Amino acid sequence: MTNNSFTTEAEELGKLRDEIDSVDQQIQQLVNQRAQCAQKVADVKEHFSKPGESVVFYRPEREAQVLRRVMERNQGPLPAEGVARLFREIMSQCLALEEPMKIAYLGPEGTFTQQAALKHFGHAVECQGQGSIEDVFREVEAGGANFGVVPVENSTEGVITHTLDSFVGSNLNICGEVALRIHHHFLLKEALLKKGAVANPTKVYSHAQSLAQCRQWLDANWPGIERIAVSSNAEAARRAQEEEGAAAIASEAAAELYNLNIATANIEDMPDNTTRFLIIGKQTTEISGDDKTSLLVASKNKPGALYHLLAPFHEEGVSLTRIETRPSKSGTWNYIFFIDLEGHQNEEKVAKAMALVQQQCTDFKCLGSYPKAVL
Ligand SMILES: C=C(O[C@@H]1C=C(C(=O)O)C=C[C@H]1O)C(=O)O
Repeated sequence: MTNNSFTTEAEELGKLRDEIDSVDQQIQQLVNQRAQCAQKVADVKEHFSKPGESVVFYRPEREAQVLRRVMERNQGPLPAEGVARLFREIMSQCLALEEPMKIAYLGPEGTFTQQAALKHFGHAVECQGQGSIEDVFREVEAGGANFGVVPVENSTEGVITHTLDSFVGSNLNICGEVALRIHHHFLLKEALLKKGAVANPTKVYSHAQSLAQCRQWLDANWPGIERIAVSSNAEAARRAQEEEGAAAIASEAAAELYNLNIATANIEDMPDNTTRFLIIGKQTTEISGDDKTSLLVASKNKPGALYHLLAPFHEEGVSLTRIETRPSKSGTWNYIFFIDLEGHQNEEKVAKAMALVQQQCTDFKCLGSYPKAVL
């Protein structure tokens, strides 16, 4: 590159690096100033709390607003989402000063649910891997964790029924959602890679959902391989490391954790393969300005039941984003519908539609209103 105003390379770089050092110093000072404000927020919350009342430090609606504003005002050259991710981490550190948070997730370590937990809360939280979706619910209900993270639907494979069913018997609220692009990789031990065709793996471990999301790729590339479903992709990676002749389909995080090689990357059949996760907790969330509400309603199996159930949403102009049907396990709940809608339960038209729906059904539960995923 030529530029007449440049002196020597060393001198130009020296000046720029001095400037970067000075900017870094200011950023650091400002970030700590922000953290002091967050500490004062905690003091104010404590001061005004009623005796015996537990203070709510984490405010998902406020965090969503902060992140949305960061993205709106961003002028570049950094991309808006990249800057929002930095602010996600800054807020995570600030909140940890107010209250160190424990997050239960569907483990073990290295699962996509753990990635979703960190994407949503940032890295200044203590993540606790649980053995099952039910255990995540139990841990949050018992107070061992402040919040839980569970998968709820995948764009290729559909709904995760375990999660929906867990809400039926639980008093927990949905406090947020996270969407994660899911990339699956075909993982092998180094030894298997080196031996090549002779030592081809005879079996592949993965979670049933992931096997399904890579079905066509497996049919085309490893038609004879035995496909074995296990409890998680991390467990699949662990087995591929321990057992002879075994491969795994799992994430990059699992590959790193269990020291496996990515033999083929991004083998998911759908290029936009995305999983949506829910944040569950005991607290309710206020209006953020761009929210969703999830309902669980049950109705008798009679003609036109679903039509009548949904009519109030149409009449009040409330958009539905998803509806899932599950068979009821008890006699009273013949059909259970999980309904996601746009808006917050404290907004007038949503409240009105919900009240009308409640009159139509045999059972009704609002699982929570929460900010739409920002990142
Ligand atoms: C500072 C607050 O508490 C927490 C920390 C936030 C932050 O760092 O911006 C935002 C919301 C809360 O989760 C607050 O309530 O404003």
